[in-house]
Amino acid sequence: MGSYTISEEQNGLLLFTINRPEKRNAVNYEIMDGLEEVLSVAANKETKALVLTGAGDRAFCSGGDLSVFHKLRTADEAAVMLSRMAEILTRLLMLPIPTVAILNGTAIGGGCEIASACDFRLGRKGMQAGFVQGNMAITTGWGGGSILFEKLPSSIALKMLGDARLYSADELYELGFLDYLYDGDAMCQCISFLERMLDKETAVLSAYKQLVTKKWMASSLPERIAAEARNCATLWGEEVHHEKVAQFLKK
Ligand SMILES: CC[C@H](C(=O)O)C(=O)SCCNC(=O)CCNC(=O)[C@H](O)C(C)(C)COP(=O)(O)OP(=O)(O)OC[C@H]1O[C@@H](n2cnc3c(N)ncnc32)[C@H](O)[C@@H]1OP(=O)(O)O
Repeated sequence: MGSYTISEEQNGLLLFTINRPEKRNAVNYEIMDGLEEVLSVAANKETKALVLTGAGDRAFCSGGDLSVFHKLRTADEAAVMLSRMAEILTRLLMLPIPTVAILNGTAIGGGCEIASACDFRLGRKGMQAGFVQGNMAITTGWGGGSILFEKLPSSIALKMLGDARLYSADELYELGFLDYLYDGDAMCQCISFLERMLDKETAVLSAYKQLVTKKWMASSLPERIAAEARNCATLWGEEVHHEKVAQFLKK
């Protein structure tokens, strides 16, 4: 089995699963390939909604794969990876169909950024999530900060990003980051959450989604996401960031 799976589910749902539970579903280049693939499939087939989740019950996604990306030493080297993922999250954000992140477990750093790019976030009771990039002396670098400021009140978004701490599922729901808390069968709960939307014509859902994507385009959100990646790359190249990553890898 590869690092990800793509499956067509009932009700016209397309399901992308990060399948690296042994690495807490950390994102590597293969996962980026998979996300690019599923976004192309979702844009071209009769897909009613795209759902992202992680394999196993420990993590949705633990962000960038530090054992791979710590090899990126300079700002220029980091910018290539960060910009590619920022482009992927921009495509995910702008997809003209509903998108859902099923947070089956912990979401850390870039994992929270991926979840932010989805229209809805369903959190398993007991999960935790945190934009911990600040603890690694960098910012979000895949667009998650710019997107969070679009989706949450700026005071809440800035507190979550600046505190760089883990939040409980209940806290995340109270803050408005999670749209629904579930336990039991994740896909069953996801279909129940989407049920009334899924019986609408695709054209209706697409038209509603375009009301918000046009707003984001008008406010140059894609360009702001690209600038976020470039700014993160500058911080990435600093020695303090490399020391923080080395500490994690040594543990
Ligand atoms: C722009 C995005 C940005 C970037 O790309 O740099 C980021 O995403 S920065 C944030 C990067 N992510 C992290 O800092 C998370 C690091 N991981 C953890 O904090 C924990 O692993 C946690 C909370 C996700 C899960 O903790 P738990 O105790 O359940 O598991 P372990 O820590 O024992 O980890 C199990 C196993 O997975 C490996 N692992 C976990 N996360 C990553 C990761 N992000 N990259 C690479 N590998 C990861 C960990 O090393 C263990 O491997 P093992 O071979 O068993 O030692």
